[in-house]
Amino acid sequence: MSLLQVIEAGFGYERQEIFRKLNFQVEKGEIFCLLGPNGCGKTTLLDCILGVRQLNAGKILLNGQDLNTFRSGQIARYIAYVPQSHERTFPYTVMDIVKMGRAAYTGRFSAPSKLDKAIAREALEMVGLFHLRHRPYTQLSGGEAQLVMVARALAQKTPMIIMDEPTAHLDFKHELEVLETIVELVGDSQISIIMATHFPNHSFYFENKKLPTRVALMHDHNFLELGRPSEVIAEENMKTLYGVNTRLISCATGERSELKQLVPISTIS
Ligand SMILES: Nc1ncnc2c1ncn2[C@@H]1O[C@H](COP(=O)(O)OP(=O)(O)OP(=O)(O)O)[C@@H](O)[C@H]1O
Repeated sequence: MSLLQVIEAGFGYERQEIFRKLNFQVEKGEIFCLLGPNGCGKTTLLDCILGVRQLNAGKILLNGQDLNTFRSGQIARYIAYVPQSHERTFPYTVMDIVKMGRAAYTGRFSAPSKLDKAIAREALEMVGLFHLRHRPYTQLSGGEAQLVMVARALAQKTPMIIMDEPTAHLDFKHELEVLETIVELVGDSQISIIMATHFPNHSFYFENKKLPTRVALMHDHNFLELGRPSEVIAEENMKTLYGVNTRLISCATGERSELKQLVPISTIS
């Protein structure tokens, strides 16, 4: 049984249809990348999977159970969420924010146990920010704050993590660190990741690490294609999806290891 099954799913806002008759599933230990231009509906689809928005048609099964039958808060035991951006209104410490990932188990107003604290500590260590644990979250840079969101999701200890453009604010090194953390998680713990991203090369990175990776190209209210990165991230598809001319190149990263990369050349007017 797949961890997540999306069946004939449709959603629209009052004046705009976003997607219709979407079908896909996500397996345990798989990375599922969602690619598509601004406004095509990636965040909306993620919101439907998180139970934040209700489908207009079709259904979503989480661990075989219809998402509509989950009690409030129960989804948080299966899916953790790393948002695109996070309002930083209150000066909670970094450690407090990460401990909030444990709320699915402790209840929102109960004190975290010793185990919860240890899990939060381990999550912060994994993203390399343990040294910032006492800092107010409001004082972090955009990139540091994003990594804290990743740590909070890790602390939630769910079989699936949904990430909405997790590297959006990150510098060159931190971007790679998030990708490495994902590789570690999927490889060691068999966590499943659904990730909306604007970077087709991220999926090549995961494929190069030999992780089960699939990419869905969101276009025209459905998927233009769904498959392995090397099958789907093709120059012709990038023209249709983004209106951009690209070249696919490949560079050696070691003996018998090649990393494919998509290079943008020009926009199509
Ligand atoms: N609450 C809302 N009410 C009405 N329309 C909305 C709402 N939220 C988003 N939209 C519209 O739905 C469309 C899809 O938005 P969504 O945020 O899902 O796209 P996206 O693919 O995640 O975009 P981006 O890559 O820019 O983050 C957009 O046209 C957006 O303006």
